Amino acid sequence: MAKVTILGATGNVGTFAAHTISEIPYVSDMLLVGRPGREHYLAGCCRDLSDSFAARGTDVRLSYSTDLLDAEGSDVIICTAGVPRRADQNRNDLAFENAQITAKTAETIGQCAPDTLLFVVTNPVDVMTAVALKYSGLKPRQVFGLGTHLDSMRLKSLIARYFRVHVSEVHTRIIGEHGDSMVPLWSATTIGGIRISNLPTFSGLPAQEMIDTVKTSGEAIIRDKGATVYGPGEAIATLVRTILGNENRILTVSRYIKREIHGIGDVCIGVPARINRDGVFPIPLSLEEDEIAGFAESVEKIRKITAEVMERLEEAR
Ligand SMILES: NC(=O)c1ccc[n+]([C@@H]2O[C@H](COP(=O)([O-])OP(=O)(O)OC[C@H]3O[C@@H](n4cnc5c(N)ncnc54)[C@H](O)[C@@H]3O)[C@@H](O)[C@H]2O)c1
Ligand SMILES: O=C(O)C[C@H](O)C(=O)O
Repeated sequence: MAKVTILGATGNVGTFAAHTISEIPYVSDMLLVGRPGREHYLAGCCRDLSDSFAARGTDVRLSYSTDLLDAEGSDVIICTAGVPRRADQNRNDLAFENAQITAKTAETIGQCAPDTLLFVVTNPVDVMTAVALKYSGLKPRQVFGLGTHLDSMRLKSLIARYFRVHVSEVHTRIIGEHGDSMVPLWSATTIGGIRISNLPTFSGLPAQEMIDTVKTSGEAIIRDKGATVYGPGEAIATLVRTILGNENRILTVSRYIKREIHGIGDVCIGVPARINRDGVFPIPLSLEEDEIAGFAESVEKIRKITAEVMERLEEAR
């Protein structure tokens, strides 16, 4: 059985993630961590969630704290702490502000929970994963971000609708930045195990329109309802279930890569990875020419932003 800790637990994503994670059968303890001053809100969240556990028949020990040191002994720590963007902002606009929060948090986690897996959700997620890796001092297999998993799910849903098939029949991936330079892997997209390009209706597929929709999904949802919650919350639970169930599923998450993909790397970015109780392990891949070029561009973009953020963090210390 496992202890899961959620940071930023008073926020939109943190609160809903607590609900989705509580459904995972391997979770015995859940700790909600918020900022000092938010004790009443945290207590209210715990009571409300406990009611839902009773109604559902879930047996999870739930507690809250404003002291991150209580995360000691966690198997997985999920970091949703930080500012979200407004609809008129790019995720990268949040980089330095959230890096300061993530660096401080990661340092404490490295000291109090050296064996944990640290799961970063805070945006820009690829850059925050690099910050968390550096400042926690944890091993690369222990630190990962939500990356392009949610983007891959968004594309999967659009493809299922276009081909009028059940969403579970579609396998697809987006790699690279969780942002404008993301790269869809049409070469790795199948329906019912059949490569998508071998299907008769493939020629009419509005591929560019679909990827543009995925790129602007977060922004559109934020404009309409203020925050993306259900998509990220379920995506977070999928990853936690994969870890705690030692499932060895291949999901597309942000992870430090050296040069596993066509020699491109030295950055934290969305890549397919095998995920189990020991952490996250990137899968070496063979891509098509245009996919390699797109990925290389995305890596360069994230490497530059990451380097700038790291430099500013060091200056600010
Ligand atoms: N990677 C993804 O796919 C994805 C999806 C959704 C949201 N996000 C990101 O997750 C983060 C949280 O989003 P949200 O909608 O829940 O935001 P929110 O404003 O509802 O919640 C933010 C949480 O962070 C905490 N927080 C803010 N500043 C802090 C600080 N200085 N120190 C400690 N804690 C602090 C708040 O108290 C709150 O609990 C944002 O950065 C958002 O962009 C990422
Ligand atoms: O778009 C955002 O800012 C939130 C998140 O990254 C998302 O894609 O839902």
